[in-house]
Amino acid sequence: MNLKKAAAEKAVEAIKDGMCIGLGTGSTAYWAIQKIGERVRDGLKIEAVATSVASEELAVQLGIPIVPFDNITRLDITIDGADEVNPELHLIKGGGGALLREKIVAANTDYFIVVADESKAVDTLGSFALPVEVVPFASEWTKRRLEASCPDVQWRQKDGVKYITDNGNYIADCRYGEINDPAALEAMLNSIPGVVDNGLFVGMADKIIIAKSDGEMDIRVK
Ligand SMILES: O=C(CO)[C@H](O)[C@H](O)COP(=O)(O)O
Repeated sequence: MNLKKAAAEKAVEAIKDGMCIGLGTGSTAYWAIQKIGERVRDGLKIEAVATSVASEELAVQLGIPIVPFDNITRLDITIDGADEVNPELHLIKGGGGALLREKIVAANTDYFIVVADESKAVDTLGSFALPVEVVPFASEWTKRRLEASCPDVQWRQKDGVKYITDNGNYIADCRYGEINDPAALEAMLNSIPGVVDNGLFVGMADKIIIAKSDGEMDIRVK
């Protein structure tokens, strides 16, 4: 069974005619976008914005109407994946590099639904390296500031060079180990000059749908 697809398709059931939708990024959000495309072809009337260039391109291919951000003030529902989810519905995101746009979109959404397979459910966040988006200017200085709180900070690489986000920034993957106070760490990281944002999403998810290999769904609501 494809658990990512199952969780994503369950979430898409919440979308109704007339809604403005935020489209997430990654291999789980991919299935949500596919299902939304199918429903649009069947007559669903929605408008959407995307959290990455890749998701926008996919949505356009599938015939999902993409509108400029400035044309709408608020999204009804955003469906996105996560790298880790904890029992308090806090998340680590950004494995796909789209954390900044994902956080902006989630923050401007009335109902933020996270979809995941069971491998993403953890008791404590932090096994997954926390992505931190850093502006290129003086980025080694910013990295040194990150190293003051984190023992293992690595620039994300792609094809042998530094990975560049859709916003033209770098990603520093920060391995903290157990993150016991996600809200404090999120605020501390975002107070470092040069850090644009980080992949901790604290108190943002309204619903998390986790598909399990026994066929059940673990549905967590705020
Ligand atoms: O935050 C993300 C992209 O920036 C993704 O939602 C996250 O990495 C999960 O990806 P996937 O669904 O492929 O496991």
